[in-house]
Amino acid sequence: MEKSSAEDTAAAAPATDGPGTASTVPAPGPHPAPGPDRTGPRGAAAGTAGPATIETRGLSKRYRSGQLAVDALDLTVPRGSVFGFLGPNGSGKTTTIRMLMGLIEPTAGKMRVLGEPMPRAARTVLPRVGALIEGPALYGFLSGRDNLVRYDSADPTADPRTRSARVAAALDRVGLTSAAGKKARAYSLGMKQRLGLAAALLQPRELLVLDEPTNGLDPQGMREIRTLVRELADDGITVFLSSHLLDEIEQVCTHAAVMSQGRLITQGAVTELMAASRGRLAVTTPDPAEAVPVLKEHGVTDIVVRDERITGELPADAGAGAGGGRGDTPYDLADLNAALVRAGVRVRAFGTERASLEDVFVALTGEGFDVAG
Ligand SMILES: Nc1ncnc2c1ncn2[C@@H]1O[C@H](COP(=O)(O)OP(=O)(O)OP(=O)(O)O)[C@@H](O)[C@H]1O
Repeated sequence: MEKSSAEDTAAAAPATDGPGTASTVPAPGPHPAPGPDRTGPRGAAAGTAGPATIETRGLSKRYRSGQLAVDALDLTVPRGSVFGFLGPNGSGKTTTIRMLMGLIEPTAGKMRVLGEPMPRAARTVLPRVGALIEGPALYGFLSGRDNLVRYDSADPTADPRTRSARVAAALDRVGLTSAAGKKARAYSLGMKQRLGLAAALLQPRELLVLDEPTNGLDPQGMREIRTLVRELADDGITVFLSSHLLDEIEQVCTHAAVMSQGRLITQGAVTELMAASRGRLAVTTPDPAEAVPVLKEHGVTDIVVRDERITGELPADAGAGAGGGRGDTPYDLADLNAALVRAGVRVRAFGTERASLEDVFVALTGEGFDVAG
């Protein structure tokens, strides 16, 4: 990625920034003195009530090159959500994350993180936020444990007397206890990501910001990160993760926003986004010629016949019924099926094709989706 322009100089890379390309928990300036709230129970209870964890209004970024990377973004990340920030490469996700973390200045607009204005409140907000942006910065010649000790030592608010307990707890949290003594260079990519997460979790956090956390991981590594994200969310941490993988968003996120070319296309609960794209009707029958008029009579449109398989759009204003078998298809499919049978159509299979978030994305943007990587 070619994002290290002069505009990134505000990046306040932590003193711990090692040979990697990323920074973990980049808090500009000194941390505040530890308050009682930092040693208390982790975060707030999960739930989407109360003020949003992240809120932006008209947030925009134009790079000096003239590129408008983020265009008037109004984003609302509910507290307690696992929020997927979705969009193809170059759609402005990383730029948005960098603005939220105070790494680069917006050109216009406002943003609040944990209820506080950013970047003004960065010094009090960022210690409550764990971030993993573009992979963890690790020293390969140090063990996993010693990498964490290094991170912890660089935090002026971290009490050295409780360091080893904190490091052990973080290793345990990400399932790396038994591999803690191994050199980080011997870790798989997934283990390195988990170690990066452990570094972000050395202190109690209310928000975790993860930029493409599963990028480049094999399926097993992806599963591990997803499981971990779910566990963290169960603990009440709001997780904001960017991804260009639609599957990932469907599997792990409660809420999502879709970006395209710097603009927000849609945002909301994943179930609502999916409901916006209803499944197509799919009928398998050896009598397609007889079936098509019946389907038309029942308001099915955009009918496509391929051999014995017929698909079509169900009517938008169809009344609620019990036959659909899917909560998001309020159409009484049982009646339609019965009508086909009454008309002498032999039905082999009948149902709706499951709409995916990818269908939603394509429907919203008219774009394909880069699913490579
Ligand atoms: N430092 C920079 N200087 C100039 N243009 C940039 C810079 N960083 C990103 N861009 C451009 O801004 C646009 C948005 O990029 P951004 O990295 O935010 O997107 P993204 O959705 O995170 O994509 P990716 O998944 O590739 O990281 C792209 O056109 C990119 O080329």
